[in-house]
Amino acid sequence: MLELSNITVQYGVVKAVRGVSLKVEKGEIVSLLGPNGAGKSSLVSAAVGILPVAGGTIRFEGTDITKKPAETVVAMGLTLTPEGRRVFADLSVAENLHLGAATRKDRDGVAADIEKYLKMFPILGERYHQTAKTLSGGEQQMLAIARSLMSRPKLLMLDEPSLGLAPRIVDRIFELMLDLKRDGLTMLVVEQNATDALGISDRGYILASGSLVYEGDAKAMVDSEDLMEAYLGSGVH
Ligand SMILES: Nc1ncnc2c1ncn2[C@@H]1O[C@H](COP(=O)(O)OP(=O)(O)OP(=O)(O)O)[C@@H](O)[C@H]1O
Repeated sequence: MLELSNITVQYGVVKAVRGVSLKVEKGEIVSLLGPNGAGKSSLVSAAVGILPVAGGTIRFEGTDITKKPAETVVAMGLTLTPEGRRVFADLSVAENLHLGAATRKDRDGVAADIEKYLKMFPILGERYHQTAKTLSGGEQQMLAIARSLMSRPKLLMLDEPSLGLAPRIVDRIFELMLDLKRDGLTMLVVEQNATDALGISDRGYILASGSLVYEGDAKAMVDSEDLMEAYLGSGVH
């Protein structure tokens, strides 16, 4: 479904991602793991057209999207929930959700989706007319995910959805991801929380210093103590 081939991302002379290739097949959850500064956020931002690539190609459902602007990529069904729960703080929950659907023209479909996601995230229904800044961290993360879903992605990328959240909320977010997978959504999840992310994933990739150092079956990765210690020390708990 998504194929990144030999992707390089550069900030001036600094190479953040060095010739990385990865694939996500339809229906999978894939983890993208690695320590701070490994290049994970840069890679997913480049994949959705928020950052330009310095080299390589990105194909989504067979179409070359390497040079397509982010709005086109979203409209095609590839969406990123960025790191840091970026919701529009001064807008209400309702307004944030509607903005997520900005690329859609099907009003009835948008209304039906809002109803669907308020069922999935009941707290957002209770807070529907409150501004996003009055929500707790976990609630804001749920709003960020629900807003991304409003664009009707076929493939959703989530950049560190568990960052800074209490373990109970993290469990809830991973459960929701499994529900979304059952609904047919394909996902790529960037995580520092390696054990939990691999627990819901089919496959995983590990980035270190901008390069891919490992790819494999998620279960085999969790079971490999050497691997987890070598690259993901902070994620083992
Ligand atoms: N806007 C920027 N300008 C210059 N360098 C940047 C910029 N954004 C990221 N970098 C550098 O690129 C490298 C990769 O950063 P990136 O945020 O992609 O890593 P990451 O794996 O997502 O890290 P984290 O888990 O800490 O979010 C780092 O060395 C970082 O300092």
